[in-house]
Amino acid sequence: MLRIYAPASSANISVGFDTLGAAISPIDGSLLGDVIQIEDCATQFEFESVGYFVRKLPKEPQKNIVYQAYVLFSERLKLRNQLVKPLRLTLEKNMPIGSGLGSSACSIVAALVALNQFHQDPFSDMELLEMMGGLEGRISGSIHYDNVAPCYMGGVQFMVQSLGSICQRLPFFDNWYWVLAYPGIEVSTAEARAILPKSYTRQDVISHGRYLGSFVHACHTHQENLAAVMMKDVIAEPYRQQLLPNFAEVKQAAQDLGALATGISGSGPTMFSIAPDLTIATKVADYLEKHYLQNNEGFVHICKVDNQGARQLG
Ligand SMILES: Nc1ncnc2c1ncn2[C@@H]1O[C@H](COP(=O)(O)OP(=O)(O)O)[C@@H](O)[C@H]1O
Ligand SMILES: N[C@@H](CCOP(=O)(O)O)C(=O)O
Repeated sequence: MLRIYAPASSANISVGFDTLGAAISPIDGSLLGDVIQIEDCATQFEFESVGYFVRKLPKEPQKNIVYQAYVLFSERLKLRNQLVKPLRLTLEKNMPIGSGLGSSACSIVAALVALNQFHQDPFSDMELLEMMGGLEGRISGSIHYDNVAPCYMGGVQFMVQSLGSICQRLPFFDNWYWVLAYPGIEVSTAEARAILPKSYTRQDVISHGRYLGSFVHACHTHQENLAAVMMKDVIAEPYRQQLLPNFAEVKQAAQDLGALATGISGSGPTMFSIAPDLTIATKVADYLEKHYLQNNEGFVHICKVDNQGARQLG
């Protein structure tokens, strides 16, 4: 029996729509992510979902992305003249759905990593990642790797999607604290993508290029102030902020408390704020707890980048 954990992720990081994402873990050691348990089974396939957020998932097992991951994995294995072993999958659904924390990615990544390990790793990292992106695309309407890549590989990943690599790890600032605030309401990624403009002005395209290029340069040259200043979003935030409760006001307050940068995590409604030290992170977390959460399903976590990504639990 194997238990695989896949961590939450924060996609876009303001400046890299669909091209940047970070795996995230709370500093208190708690697990913010989904777990898949895989074990031998007397029948060919059994699937069960448990955990707090299971009630928000589709009732039909076939609509669960973990079930679909199993079907895709079996088809790909068959193409290699191998058969999937009889197995039982249990999804522990700990991540809220439509949260901007890569909930679907957590399930997809944990499922495919578990299936691959259970069959002695027939697929390479990039083959698995390509399957993960395809499954994510079924949910959000278009393939984007900025949740599955960091969730699987850990760290901050940049989607190069060239020369046989889907993503490459970006050097980052390990001293930064990420304050993540999930308000407890749901925003569908597909809908948050559908409201974005079909085209952008030349000025927006130039600004986006400057921000993203400078940010990546700053990461490589260890200039954290430059990186933070460049975390600006002209692609999604101006259009999506209407989906988040009092976003502009809360963002300003976080900046006033000393946050280096604040933005929408993925497609929202989770917000992230980057703090240079634990004192500021704690102040920002307290503020967001009081002013951003909408109900008792909401939460705030002080996190750091999770450099490990998906992993086997004890
Ligand atoms: N195991 C799963 N985990 C999360 N979402 C799932 C899963 N299986 C199916 N879904 C469906 O996928 C969609 C996920 O929505 P989305 O807005 O992309 O969430 P997130 O941004 O948190 O990944 C929902 O419609 C949900 O019902
Ligand atoms: N780049 C995507 C990321 C969606 O992340 P999620 O955590 O909200 O699924 C987008 O911004 O649409």
